[in-house]
Amino acid sequence: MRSGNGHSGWDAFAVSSADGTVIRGISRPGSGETLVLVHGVAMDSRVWGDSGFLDGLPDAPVVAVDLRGRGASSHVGTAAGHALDRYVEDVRAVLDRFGRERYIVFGLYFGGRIALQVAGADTRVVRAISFCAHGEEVEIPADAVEEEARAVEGPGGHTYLRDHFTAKGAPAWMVEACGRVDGGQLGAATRGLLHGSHRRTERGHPDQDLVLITAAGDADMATFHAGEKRLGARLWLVDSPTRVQAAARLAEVGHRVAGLLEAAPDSARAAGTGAG
Ligand SMILES: COC(=O)C[C@@H](NC(=O)[C@@H](NC(=O)[C@@H](/N=C1/NCC(=O)N2CC[C@@H](C)[C@H]2C(=O)N[C@@H](CCSC)C(=O)N[C@H]1C(C)(C)C)C(C)(C)C)[C@@H](C)c1ccccc1)c1nccs1
Repeated sequence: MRSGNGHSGWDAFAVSSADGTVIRGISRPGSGETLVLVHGVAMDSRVWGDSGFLDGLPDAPVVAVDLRGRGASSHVGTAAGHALDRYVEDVRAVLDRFGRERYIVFGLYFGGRIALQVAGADTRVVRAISFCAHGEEVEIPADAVEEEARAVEGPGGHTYLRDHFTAKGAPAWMVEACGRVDGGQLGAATRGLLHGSHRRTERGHPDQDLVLITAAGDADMATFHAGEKRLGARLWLVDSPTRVQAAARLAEVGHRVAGLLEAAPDSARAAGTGAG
């Protein structure tokens, strides 16, 4: 995804979110509907190339966002500044910047929850795909999250995350991504999960295609089935014992998403072929 001057065929962009935070990322032209990619908490926009997800989507126009506090985007020091509604504003500012009428938003882990929330708020999102995060209400234990925030923001924060994800069988690209996130931003983003991330997501438009993806062995499969029913979402399973280990299946998921785009009705495709 990056070579030579840092981007091979990719352009950097910067937009101001609703609260003035500068959101950056990279985009590449293509044909068909524009795919907007939203990473998880301890990640940045590099994960899409590193994970092999993009290998299956050589022709699609892609916009890969760095959420606030991650990648090249501006840092925000407060937990309130990392509320779910702020992330939704970040992504919608990016949708405004590229000016398409229709978008597909694909999110990874907490980024998937953000993708579902954006779909609920913005009818330009014709398809939202959430990798390993459902849209149901969750009980977020403030004490456990505060403890995790302390662990990730401290001097040993990167080691804590790397050791924990490695122990859970996460692939190298996901373990490495943790080391690229500023510790203070990891802490703020973790505490930010207490600002509205517990709420369930709602369908934004009857014609939206909502897709939930999780591991075939996910212990919490019932909640994903609940999402299928409540949201009228489709459920894709990847052959993995857990959500964390499912990260190793992203290349395969990229190919499957490509199939979804090819299957798009011609009218949709025609509507989607923007300048790229
Ligand atoms: C079962 O959990 C897993 O399957 C791992 C999986 N998590 C999740 O799917 C979701 N989360 C959780 O289920 C839980 N939430 C946590 N804390 C919030 C949280 O997620 N993080 C804070 C730090 C940040 C790195 C991120 C995280 O990754 N921490 C992991 C631990 C791995 S390293 C330390 C992590 O789950 N911890 C838990 C503790 C309670 C143990 C602290 C609750 C409380 C929401 C149920 C996550 C997508 C989400 C969903 C909805 C709202 C908020 C967040 C992964 N996500 C990314 C990669 S794998």
